[in-house]
Amino acid sequence: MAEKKIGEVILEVKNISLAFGGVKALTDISFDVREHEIRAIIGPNGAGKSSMLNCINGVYQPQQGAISLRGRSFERMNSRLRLRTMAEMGVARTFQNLALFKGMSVLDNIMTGRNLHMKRNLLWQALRWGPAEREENEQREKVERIIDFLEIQAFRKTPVGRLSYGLQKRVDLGRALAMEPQVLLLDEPMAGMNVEEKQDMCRFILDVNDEFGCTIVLIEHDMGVVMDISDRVVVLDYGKKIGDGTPAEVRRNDDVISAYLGTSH
Ligand SMILES: Nc1ncnc2c1ncn2[C@@H]1O[C@H](COP(=O)(O)OP(=O)(O)OP(=O)(O)O)[C@@H](O)[C@H]1O
Repeated sequence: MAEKKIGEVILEVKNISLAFGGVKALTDISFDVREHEIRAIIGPNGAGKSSMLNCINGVYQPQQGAISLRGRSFERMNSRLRLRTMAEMGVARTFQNLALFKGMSVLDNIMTGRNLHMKRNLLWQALRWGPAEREENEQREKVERIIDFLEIQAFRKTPVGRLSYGLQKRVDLGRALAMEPQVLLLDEPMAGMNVEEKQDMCRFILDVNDEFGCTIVLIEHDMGVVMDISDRVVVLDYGKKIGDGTPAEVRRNDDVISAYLGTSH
């Protein structure tokens, strides 16, 4: 296999602190993400992983620190503008508690990820006429390619609510891919899956990274599954960074070992 090319820093997290009332969710967290790498953020329950992802994504505004994407910082923007700018700059995410439309088909759910790329307004789309029809056909072709890539052709017309949890997670990944992201944020992509489903998801994450060229930031509390696929790993515990490095470096970090031995994971 050709050696992977890791590029320049694309995302920078600098001295982030976030508190909810008296609860310190994150304290002075800094790390960076390089183009084309798979960067995992791991840690036991309550370590601050989701809070960190929500800061990166623009959902939460940290009280201190700054996050920049390709050198652009977001702290002066209100949350709506921040979320929109992030999406326009190619950041997409999946959700731990799936945010899919259960009654809609796999195809239509993945189509929702194309909205940002649709030029015609809703009226044109509703009429499905002329340029709007052409555009919808083009968008559908892109979605069909994602469906093929994720090997879910057999379920394209199936309402998502009828699929197994593992397949629903795959559809959620498809919806995020439909946004043509440069940076893909994955929120516990393997949570609730059996061993076989986890292996499939690992393979898809590696392929997305390789074939779509996406930079991937993923959070997970199961240390084992991410170690094999990540280029570098940040470890959080009680809102603090206790480790940062390659999987091999993190594995022999004493603080990381004791944080994990001290929990049920
Ligand atoms: N919206 C919120 N309001 C109040 N406290 C919160 C909120 N979100 C998170 N917290 C607290 O912040 C801390 C970090 O939580 P967070 O969900 O980020 O951790 P996590 O590592 O993602 O945990 P898990 O693996 O269980 O999902 C916890 O003490 C949590 O109770």
